[in-house]
Amino acid sequence: MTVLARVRDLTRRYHDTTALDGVSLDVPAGQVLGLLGPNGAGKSTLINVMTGLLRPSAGSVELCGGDPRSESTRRVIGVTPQETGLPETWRIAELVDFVAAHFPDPVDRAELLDRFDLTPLADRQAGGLSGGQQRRVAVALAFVGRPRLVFLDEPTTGLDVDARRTLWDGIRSFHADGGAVLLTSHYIEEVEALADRVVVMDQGRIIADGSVAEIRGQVRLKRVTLTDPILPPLSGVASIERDTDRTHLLTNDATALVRELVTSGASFTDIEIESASLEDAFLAITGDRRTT
Ligand SMILES: Nc1ncnc2c1ncn2[C@@H]1O[C@H](COP(=O)(O)OP(=O)(O)OP(=O)(O)O)[C@@H](O)[C@H]1O
Repeated sequence: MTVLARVRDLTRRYHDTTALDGVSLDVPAGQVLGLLGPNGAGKSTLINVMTGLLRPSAGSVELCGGDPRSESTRRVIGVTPQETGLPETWRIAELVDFVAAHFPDPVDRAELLDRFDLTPLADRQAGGLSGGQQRRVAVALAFVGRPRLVFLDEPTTGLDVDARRTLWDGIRSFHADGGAVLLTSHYIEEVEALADRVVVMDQGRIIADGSVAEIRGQVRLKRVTLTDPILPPLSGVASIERDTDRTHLLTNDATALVRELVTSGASFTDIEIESASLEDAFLAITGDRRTT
């Protein structure tokens, strides 16, 4: 297995805040790794240190066998930080050509624009595009240099559903060609849709690392959904959520919960039992730590 990014015992402090606290992580070639965690967990700091934008307080980062700050390393990675500013008067085609000029074997401009559904915007000035359109351009630019590894910090924040799906398709086609991606997201369904592996961070540390299925399995939550329930007090319910006409009970033991519902004479219709989503699992993992 070729390791593209090797992070060892990484610590980063801002004055008295420890944003990263001894993080170690390998990103192999060809993997899409989704980084999840609540606000302030350290995700952006990790990306910024890994891509050489910030210096670590302690620990080390190796990208494609080199220093993230060296020019030769920067040619084989692509980065879209959380905040990007495009030069307002530049046309999108000019921007792509400008970025392409920094790489030895860039993607053909028409191919890149097509892959990210940006062809209709090619002659538009960046400053005249909507926030979502600018975001799509900023993400597409990370792929211009045929990188081996791309870092995307919340790539689809602010995008509507169609634009998000178009971006996902672009990321998937890069992955299908063997590219590796490390992405952060607040959209759990984005990580479920794209990632081979999920790393969950909280308070500057990695608290879970596995496949989507493994992260779900780590908490073994089941979601029991009922219509119109009148519920007595129940043991073994981790949380209760209500939407317009359904009530969702999260539990580690669905069999015991259903038995309890039936024997207690609770009133309900239309019961459904399913595995918890990654979001449920993620909340359970971070929540558990907070209460210990
Ligand atoms: N420039 C800075 N100066 C001081 N503290 C900072 C700075 N940047 C980040 N922090 C702190 O470091 C911690 C980690 O922040 P970071 O932005 O890496 O988290 P995050 O997981 O990316 O959050 P979000 O999901 O909100 O983007 C937070 O406590 C944050 O307040």
